[in-house]
Amino acid sequence: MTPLLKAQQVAIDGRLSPADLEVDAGQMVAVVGPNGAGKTSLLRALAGIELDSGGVSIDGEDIASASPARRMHLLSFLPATRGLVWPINARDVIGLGLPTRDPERVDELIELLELDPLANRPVNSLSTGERSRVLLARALAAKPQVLLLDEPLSNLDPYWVIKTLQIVREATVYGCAVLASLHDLAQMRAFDRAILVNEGTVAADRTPMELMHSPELADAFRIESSGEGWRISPAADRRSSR
Ligand SMILES: Nc1ncnc2c1ncn2[C@@H]1O[C@H](COP(=O)(O)OP(=O)(O)OP(=O)(O)O)[C@@H](O)[C@H]1O
Repeated sequence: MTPLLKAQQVAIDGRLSPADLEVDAGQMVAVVGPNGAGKTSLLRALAGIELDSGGVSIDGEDIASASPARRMHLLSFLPATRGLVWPINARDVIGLGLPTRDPERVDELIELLELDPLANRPVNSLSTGERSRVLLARALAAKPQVLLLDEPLSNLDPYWVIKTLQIVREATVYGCAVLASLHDLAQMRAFDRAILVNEGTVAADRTPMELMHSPELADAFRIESSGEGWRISPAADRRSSR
């Protein structure tokens, strides 16, 4: 099977060491790692937002040479920051994810994300979780082949965590590939594959269950499993801050 997303030696100077990555159509990949490890940097490099070297192709198409409209169909990037300062209504923000005006598609997304009561409110008046749903709707709008989601589940209540995972899984049914950074390691279970980023490198690439129980994960996070949960690894206390 030819991978849908192919990244070769993507790097950001001083933050992300050259990384190769291949993701198949229909695959959901979790990206985990400690604070400052390079998860956002990796996603931004894959989106071509910041890329000092290397290249990314989607379905054989180099994203660097795609027009802005074409890029919207190839990929979308959901930023981790939900700080929308524009006094623009939610409906119009969702429309920004489309290369051409398409009110019917915007209505579909408003229904999917249950945004009807919020659609005509300025986004800078919405709660953080509400803004997350508006931004997810914008990211989904053009039905991109690759979704790069930076902390899509942060700020969401349990209903919206489950619902967001369902919506993203449904996107894979039409062949979309998904990479999503997470902080809650338990959420990895909803994914097909999990990548550990540590100190600017891809340190492991496994099934979620394998990664969950790997020494690389425990070492990167300086934690160890304890019954049903996690505790700080005794070795971490002896290490100076890295
Ligand atoms: N614009 C920037 N300029 C310089 N260094 C940056 C910039 N953005 C991030 N960094 C640094 O790059 C490293 C990786 O940051 P990145 O945001 O990719 O980590 P992350 O894994 O997403 O972290 P978190 O879990 O805290 O969101 C960090 O050391 C960070 O301080």
